[in-house]
Amino acid sequence: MTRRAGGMAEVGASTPLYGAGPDDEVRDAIEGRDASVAVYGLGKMGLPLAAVYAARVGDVIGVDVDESVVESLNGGDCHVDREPELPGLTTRLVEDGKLRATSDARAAADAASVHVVIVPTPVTDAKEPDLSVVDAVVESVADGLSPGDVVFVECTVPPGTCRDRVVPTLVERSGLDADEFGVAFCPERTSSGRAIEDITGAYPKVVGGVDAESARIAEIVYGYVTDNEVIRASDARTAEAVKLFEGLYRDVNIALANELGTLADDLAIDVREAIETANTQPFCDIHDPGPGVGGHCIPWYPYFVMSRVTEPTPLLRMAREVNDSMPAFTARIVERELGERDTPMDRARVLVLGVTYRPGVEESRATPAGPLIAELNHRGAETLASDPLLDHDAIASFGAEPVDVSELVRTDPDAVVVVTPHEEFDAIEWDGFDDVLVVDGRDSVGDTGHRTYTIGSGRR
Ligand SMILES: NC(=O)c1ccc[n+]([C@@H]2O[C@H](COP(=O)([O-])OP(=O)(O)OC[C@H]3O[C@@H](n4cnc5c(N)ncnc54)[C@H](O)[C@@H]3O)[C@@H](O)[C@H]2O)c1
Ligand SMILES: CC(=O)N[C@@H]1[C@@H](OP(=O)(O)OP(=O)(O)OC[C@H]2O[C@@H](n3ccc(=O)[nH]c3=O)[C@H](O)[C@@H]2O)O[C@H](CO)[C@@H](O)[C@@H]1O
Repeated sequence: MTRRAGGMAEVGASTPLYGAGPDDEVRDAIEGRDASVAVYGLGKMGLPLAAVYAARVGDVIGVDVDESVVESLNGGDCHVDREPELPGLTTRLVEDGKLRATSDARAAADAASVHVVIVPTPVTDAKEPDLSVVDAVVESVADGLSPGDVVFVECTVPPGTCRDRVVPTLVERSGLDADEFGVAFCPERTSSGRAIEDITGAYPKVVGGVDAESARIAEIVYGYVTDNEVIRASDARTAEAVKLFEGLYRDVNIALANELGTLADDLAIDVREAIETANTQPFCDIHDPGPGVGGHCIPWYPYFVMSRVTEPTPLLRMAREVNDSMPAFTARIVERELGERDTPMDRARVLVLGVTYRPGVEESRATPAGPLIAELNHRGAETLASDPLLDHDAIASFGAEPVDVSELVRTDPDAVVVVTPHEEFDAIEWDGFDDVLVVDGRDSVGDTGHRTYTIGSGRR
């Protein structure tokens, strides 16, 4: 079988895998670097994934719509920060000709026989999964799809997406029959800050095929690309649910921690201590209370399930309500604690530390800092914010006056609220503040010498 003419690589360059023969022949094709891989989406997850594939398979074409990402990668640079190993690995792979980037998805699809999709899957304002980017990529893949190709979807999608959305699009647009190519869901079980470690095998890789042959090929490919075991789920829909269930467990668990955390004053205990102690036996693993749950994973995944089922999901909904209530709870604590010091909110300057959703990650989608700042402003405070990973415009877009980390003490706030404890905040000289209230959302600041209220622990 030959590639469609006009592909990036010469015709016939990439070996088809789906239906290509016994396991050892498929493995030989992968190990022999005869199968080109296209990775669509070169972001926080896609670039590390493309690098791991390139290091193992030897021929990866990264695709991104952001020309600056494409230029950066082709220049051997790494645009994703704070990922150990990634900058050096990226430079070496580009220099060795194993990894290159393009914004031409069609050309990449023509050249590759393995297509890995890892683009954003956000939720709309109406809390519906937005699969428009996945659709666009799948259409490009279809335009370059050849018999024997395989498509691995790694970005999180609602259950049923691969079988009921991806396959029909590929069939209709490519003109191929569904039994001429493979589709599998192979979820990205990776966290920013440890992506290479996670991708190469911190946990088992899960794969689920729309048919047995798709699952077989996925199992062989990921058995070669990762160092850990590969778990073959019954089908793609099950694998899609596995990824979501991981996130739903985390959202519900954090909601329990948050609800317990709001009881610290009522119970007159340090709830964080009680949780830590309760967790000393193996049947308890309560997570940490905080000012809210952010990012483009955990707060969004519940809607991928709720939007696809008819049965009521009261626990998922309630967990979202509890977690989304924490910014307002935190603002109430600020108002109450300042009120005890005769500082009304309409005369208060409140400094928020950390706007991204978690430390060290330049991602502010669904960050709890947003609604917290809105609540503080609504209660009349003059709100300032600082985040070493965001520029002033990004911080100002949340409704707070941006402050550089080096200028914190000079803002002379009445209260400081820690939402996201970036490591840069460890250097804060708290004795430079004049009698400030500290509200510590993440139990991160230790003894500042100032009156401190820790979410989940109460007053210190
Ligand atoms: N970030 C995480 O912690 C994490 C963890 C596990 C799974 N995931 C999943 O991976 C997906 C991607 O996450 P991420 O953190 O890499 O996102 P990201 O926003 O960091 O990167 C997305 C990249 O895709 C590119 N892109 C957008 N549209 C495109 C298109 N049509 N074709 C090609 N590229 C396109 C963007 O330019 C960007 O570079 C998420 O939606 C999520 O489902 C993320
Ligand atoms: C592969 C994948 O998808 N990986 C995801 C990724 O998730 P993520 O990058 O979105 O980060 P999370 O750590 O889940 O945090 C989300 C928000 O919840 C807040 N939070 C967290 C814990 C807690 O006890 N209390 C909290 O309040 C935190 O501040 C932040 O705002 O890594 C997690 C492992 O780290 C995985 O489990 C998760 O599947």
